[in-house]
Amino acid sequence: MKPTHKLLFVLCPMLVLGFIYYSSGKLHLHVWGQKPQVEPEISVGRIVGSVYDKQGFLLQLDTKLPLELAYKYGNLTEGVCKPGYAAAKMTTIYPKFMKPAPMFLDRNFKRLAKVSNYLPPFGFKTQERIIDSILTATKNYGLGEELDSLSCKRCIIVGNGGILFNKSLGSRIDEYDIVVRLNSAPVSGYDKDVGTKTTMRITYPEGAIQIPENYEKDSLFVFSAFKPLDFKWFRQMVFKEKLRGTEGFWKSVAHYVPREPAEMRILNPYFVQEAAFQFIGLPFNNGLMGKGNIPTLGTVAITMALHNCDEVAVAGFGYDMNTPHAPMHYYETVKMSAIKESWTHNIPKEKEFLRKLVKANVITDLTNGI
Ligand SMILES: CC(=O)N[C@H]1[C@H]([C@H](O)[C@H](O)CO)O[C@](OP(=O)(O)OC[C@H]2O[C@@H](n3ccc(N)nc3=O)[C@H](O)[C@@H]2O)(C(=O)O)C[C@@H]1O
Ligand SMILES: CC(=O)N[C@@H]1[C@@H](O)[C@H](O[C@@H]2O[C@H](CO)[C@H](O)[C@H](O)[C@H]2O)[C@@H](CO)O[C@H]1O
Repeated sequence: MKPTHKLLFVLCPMLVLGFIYYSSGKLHLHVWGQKPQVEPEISVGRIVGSVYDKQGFLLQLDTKLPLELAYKYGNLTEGVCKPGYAAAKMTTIYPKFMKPAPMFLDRNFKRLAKVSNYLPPFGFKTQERIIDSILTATKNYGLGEELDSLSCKRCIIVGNGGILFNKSLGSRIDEYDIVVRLNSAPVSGYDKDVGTKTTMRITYPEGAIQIPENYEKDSLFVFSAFKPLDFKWFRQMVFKEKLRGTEGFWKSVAHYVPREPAEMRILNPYFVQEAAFQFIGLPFNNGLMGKGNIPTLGTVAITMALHNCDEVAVAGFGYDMNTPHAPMHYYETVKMSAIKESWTHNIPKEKEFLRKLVKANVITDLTNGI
């Protein structure tokens, strides 16, 4: 072969590959139906960066399904659970989304690289031994056989917002496979509005129900840790030990949790980390809990559901600063304005994130408060 032929032989495939690479970038933008926008101050990447915001979410959100998802889900009957739907929609608006992240810590928790180097609430560093001993007692690390084996899971996160009151959504909430409740939100006496089913209740020492009789039967007690002391408290609850000293808590805490160890779980702290730093964009503060860098528990629960449920709905969400005198919760008279005192949360920024999920139909908001 002549040297010029050799050169052509090498150059041609390179040109073809170059062309494919270039046009696939173009094609990608067309498939999502986006017109590239020039937003230099919020651009993050080189080619596609200009259509994403600082957090990495698509700037132009709409409810339309991209072509390949329309093909996958378009023919399913209305109301049938769509496998992988929430994660697929999330990926279209937030391409960095990586689905695998277990709900709860299990015996292999030390292999969870993203959380092993952060202190609570963003990880479990320094708490490995106590977690090991707790997990030895709980022995169960999933939702239970029946729910774990479902091929498609529809989840609802019931927030504690006053907006739930008198909406008669109880029976709709009960239709979900997994009903997540938070802190000490009551069920009994409020069934008409909030339903009767509780798959799990996620909470921390100061948020947990304090009257043992108020715990519903057949639900998982899911512990979310915010500080090292919380792990000590949880170990005492799991082992049914007498609570020694309540110093260090910011409010009175439960002394007894009427659940068997097999019904207790530790929430993967990755959801606090991801919600705070990736999704909402709260201050990193060297990876430590600080002013305004804690997502509310409801947003942590939604983050967990995006990774572990096929469809995600919410109800009872919304801090509305325009109605400061409206009740903050569906079960008590504390006013909405009380949330302004919070130094841990950034409600406006968190709302911005939740709005993106609702706008793009990643989650369905039954009470339209987001
Ligand atoms: C004074 C205070 O710290 N209040 C916090 C209380 C308090 O700790 C517990 O009730 C226990 O006493 O807990 C919080 O949350 P709380 O227990 O009120 O509510 C659970 C979740 O529902 C969503 N929510 C609630 C009310 C409302 N009007 N709109 C909403 O969207 C939120 O996502 C919320 O997380 C918490 O842990 O996040 C958030 C609150 O900021
Ligand atoms: C280190 C510590 O205990 N800090 C407390 C915060 O956790 C607590 O915030 C509260 O922290 C909770 C977790 O422990 C929840 O995130 C809750 O939404 C949030 O309001 C505030 C309440 O005013 O008091 C501080 O002393």
